[in-house]
Amino acid sequence: MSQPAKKVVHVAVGVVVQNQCVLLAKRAQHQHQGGLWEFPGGKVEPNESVAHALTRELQEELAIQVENCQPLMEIRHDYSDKSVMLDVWVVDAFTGEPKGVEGQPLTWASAAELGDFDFPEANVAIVEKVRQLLQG
Ligand SMILES: Nc1nc2c([nH]c(=O)n2[C@@H]2O[C@H](COP(=O)(O)OP(=O)(O)OP(=O)(O)O)[C@@H](O)[C@H]2O)c(=O)[nH]1
Ligand SMILES: [Mg+2]
Repeated sequence: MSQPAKKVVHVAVGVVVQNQCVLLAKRAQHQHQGGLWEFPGGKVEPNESVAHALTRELQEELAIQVENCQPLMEIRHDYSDKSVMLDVWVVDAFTGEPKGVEGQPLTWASAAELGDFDFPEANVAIVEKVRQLLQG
């Protein structure tokens, strides 16, 4: 018997770059993939553009205002409990000082430091691309 089609969660993900470092946030234990580090972002709402979702989520989670962003890559990943489509954008200009509005720890990581963090499985290809971006 065929399984019912799984709903794919569309996520706007921000690779926020400054001084050759990228901003990482730690997911709370109770969240999906809790305790792991992520690139800040969140779900795209119906009829919302990805750029708008990214801007809204980074305002909500980090209290920063995106001034410039461009698409980097798209990653489709099936977790055992959930399928996601990560729409990853580079944010290379913003105003405000990032803070963990929801109490989440934040850190800036250089290309050399990226290997020190545990990320969700879907992030492996993103981390590799970000490493190249920071080194370039
Ligand atoms: N923001 C973000 N989400 C990611 C990353 N990698 C990854 O697999 N995800 C997954 O993408 C989904 C969307 O994350 P989210 O931040 O909007 O949502 P959430 O379910 O944690 O909380 P929410 O419903 O309160 O927004 C989660 O299932 C999360 O595990 C990442 O680097 N950044
Ligand atoms: Mg989020």
